[in-house]
Amino acid sequence: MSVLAGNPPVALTIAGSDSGGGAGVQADLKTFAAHRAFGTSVITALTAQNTVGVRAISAVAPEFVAAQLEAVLDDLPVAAVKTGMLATPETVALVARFAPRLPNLVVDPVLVASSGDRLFTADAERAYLELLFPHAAVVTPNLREASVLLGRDVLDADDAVKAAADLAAYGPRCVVVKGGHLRGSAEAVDAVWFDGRTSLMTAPWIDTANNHGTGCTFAAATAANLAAGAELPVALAEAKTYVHAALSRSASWSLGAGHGPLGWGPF
Ligand SMILES: Nc1ncnc2c1ncn2[C@@H]1O[C@H](COP(=O)(O)OP(=O)(O)OP(=O)(O)O)[C@@H](O)[C@H]1O
Ligand SMILES: Cc1ncc(CO)c(N)n1
Repeated sequence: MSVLAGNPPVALTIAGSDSGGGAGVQADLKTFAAHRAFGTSVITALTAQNTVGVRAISAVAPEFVAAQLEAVLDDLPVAAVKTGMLATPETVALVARFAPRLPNLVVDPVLVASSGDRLFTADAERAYLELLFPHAAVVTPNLREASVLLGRDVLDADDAVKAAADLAAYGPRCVVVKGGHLRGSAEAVDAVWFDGRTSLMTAPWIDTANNHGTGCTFAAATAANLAAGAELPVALAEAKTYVHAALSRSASWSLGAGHGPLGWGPF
């Protein structure tokens, strides 16, 4: 690991900007800071977005994404990386080409915002499976993303467990199918595949509309924990606890007319 004595661990997010500050690069950097990691960022797209929805998207040219990656990686001792919104299959391919330089790679395959707005080129999702998943320490699709990637319904915890095992066939070391959109349960249940076994990771369900950016926060917290040297199962369990704490903290806030943000801390 490239953490030098006295220096904070360095984490990198490769993701889209959310002008509303609740998801994307903004959520990732706040999460890194709350974990005392030094956050760096490569921006793949701008979104004009708030708590209600996504109004417009402008993807960054892959050559400029590459220039940002070179600038960060040539200079800073990045110890873990999170990918969020990559916007186009060309950027997925580009990030895959950089994979040998991206340690502890957490791939959150962002395809659709919770508001329903598309954040990735339609019908190009196979780029994730074929190009990026083989390089990932962990991939973290939500139910809908798992369903799009596998081309079948992933609706409940049983489906999520099977989906995690099937997505593992594409080569990541670990798969988490996040069940944050599974309603009607007292628990927030995620299916985890690791080392050939599937298990469920649970936390008490928090009844709140302020859930914009839960997925980004979970993946960024996992990357921050890996950057600090945690083993993968511990990094995931602590990220799950952190998301629960961040959801609890903002549960009574009313920021924005839609799905408000999380309370990242400091706690
Ligand atoms: N209301 C909640 N209470 C407790 N945990 C939750 C809640 N909502 C989501 N989670 C947890 O947050 C993590 C992120 O899951 P989720 O399925 O919401 O991701 P996502 O859909 O990618 O998020 P986003 O809305 O940012 O796109 C998971 O561990 C999930 O179980
Ligand atoms: C920029 C961005 N990345 C990810 C998500 C998913 O929550 C979002 N809504 N916006």
